[in-house]
Amino acid sequence: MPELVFFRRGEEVLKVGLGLERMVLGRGDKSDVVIPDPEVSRQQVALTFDGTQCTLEDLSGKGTSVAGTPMTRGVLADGVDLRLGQWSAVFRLHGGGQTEGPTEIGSHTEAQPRESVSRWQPAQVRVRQGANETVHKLQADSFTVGKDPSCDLVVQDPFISSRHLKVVRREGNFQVVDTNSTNGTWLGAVRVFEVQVGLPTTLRVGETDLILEPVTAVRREQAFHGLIGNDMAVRQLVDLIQRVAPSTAAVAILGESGTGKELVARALHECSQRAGKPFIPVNCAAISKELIESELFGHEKGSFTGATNARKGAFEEADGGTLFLDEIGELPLDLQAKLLRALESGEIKRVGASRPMNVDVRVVAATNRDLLSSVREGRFREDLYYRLCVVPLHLPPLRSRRGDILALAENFLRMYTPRGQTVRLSTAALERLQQHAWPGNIRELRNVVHRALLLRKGASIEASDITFDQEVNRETGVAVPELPPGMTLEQMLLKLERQIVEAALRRYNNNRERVARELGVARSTLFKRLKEWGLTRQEEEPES
Ligand SMILES: Nc1ncnc2c1ncn2[C@@H]1O[C@H](COP(=O)(O)OP(=O)(O)OP(=O)(O)O)[C@@H](O)[C@H]1O
Repeated sequence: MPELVFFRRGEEVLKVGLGLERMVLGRGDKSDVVIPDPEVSRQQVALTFDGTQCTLEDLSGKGTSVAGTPMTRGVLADGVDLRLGQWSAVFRLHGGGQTEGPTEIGSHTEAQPRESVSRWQPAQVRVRQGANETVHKLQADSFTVGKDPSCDLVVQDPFISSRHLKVVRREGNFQVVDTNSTNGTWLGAVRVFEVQVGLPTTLRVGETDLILEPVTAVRREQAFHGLIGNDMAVRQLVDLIQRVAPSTAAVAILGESGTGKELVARALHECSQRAGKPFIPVNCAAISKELIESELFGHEKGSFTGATNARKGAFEEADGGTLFLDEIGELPLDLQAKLLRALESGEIKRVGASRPMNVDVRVVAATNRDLLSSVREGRFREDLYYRLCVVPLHLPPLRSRRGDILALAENFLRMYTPRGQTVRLSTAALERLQQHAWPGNIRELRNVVHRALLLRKGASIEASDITFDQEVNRETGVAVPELPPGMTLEQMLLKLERQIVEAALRRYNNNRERVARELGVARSTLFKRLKEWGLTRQEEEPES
């Protein structure tokens, strides 16, 4: 069955099976797949699979970008890229979708329960988002799932509705009822509205897998809340998480990008009394300075241009639970003062509000920067540093825990291998993985394994199937980019030179003298280059 696989920032986030019915993708909530993006039309595109080929029909009137070119109507080639606003999707003619069950989308889909379980068999839901997993034991005979904090299982996912679905234990099976969700509840490639399932069953909602399974299910790998690793540093980390999670101590997670900081923050949340309450991640580096205060504390209607409605901030959303502030070192100084006040008083104030409100939130901060040197440079408040970093958790980079590479790679292999297939890593491929410097850490390993899986020709991944995000020169530790097709070495060197200079200009706030000094070039050479690139300021131009 064909499928459309959505990627965001290179990561696979959503897989949609294309059945024999016409499927409409668009921003509007009448679409079969809703894409939350203002650049996408309400009804952007329709895809129809006739059993052999899939035809695209643009509904936006502007064409839909296929392989970089706008298409109005045509047959989709296997592996072609579609661009939908900021989302990209790959069309696969032979997806790894489900082979059992009906392929059409219906208003009431009956899937045969695989196996009845005794009414009292304890069950659990494993919530999988990418490589992150959390487990929730079922305490009652029914539970609701959605984004809204009032749901029994709160799942943060942009494609999930406030109240998305309900699961009721019924005569040894489970009845899954989609509660009018926008993007649907999926059983393999089938959109289900009301269905009886046995255990284990995987439901797909938005970017999330909900795996209903007996509590006795043996985990395939000995992972602590999804954290795989047997290295001494990882074992100590797990021990520390278990000890500090139930306390109220402020925990800061320190480690390079891609080492698993968010996974550790989730594990802390799950091991604390706050499990079952919201876990809200906020990446301070990804939000513009203007919006970050409202993102964190919310705003009142009309408090600034564009604030057409009042909105809750992350603190309010995390009430009772945990707020994970990633890249805390990027928080502007004025916001650092407000954050400190919130931590000390337990009170926050929406932008434009006259009164503060109380919230009960555990803040877990993370950074890949050396925060203490930011404190010394005056870019991070010392009092906030000591407030947040009572217990620092250090995450080791992957290059210093090479013994875990095999277990991690096999975990990602299992995760991405299409159902029903077995793929293994050849010895030569594993050796190649062992020798790499892993500047992107575990996230890079995950991407490398995923890519190798798509590139392999047989049932085994060979060394030649492995391509790294960036090849790193061992002597200099610098990432070596590949020459893009059609570009000469000279053009590439010029491009890199310009990128290095521009980055230095940004870093040193356009101070030309400092840039020339740091880069070890004469000021006249720097000026000549800037002039060639049209980057000189007006006052630097010679008078004519
Ligand atoms: N020990 C681990 N076991 C299994 N998977 C892991 C482990 N550590 C990280 N991962 C996976 O690697 C990916 C990157 O992890 P995560 O997003 O938590 O890193 P991060 O340190 O928060 O990165 P950044 O600083 O860029 O936000 C995720 O898919 C995560 O699930």
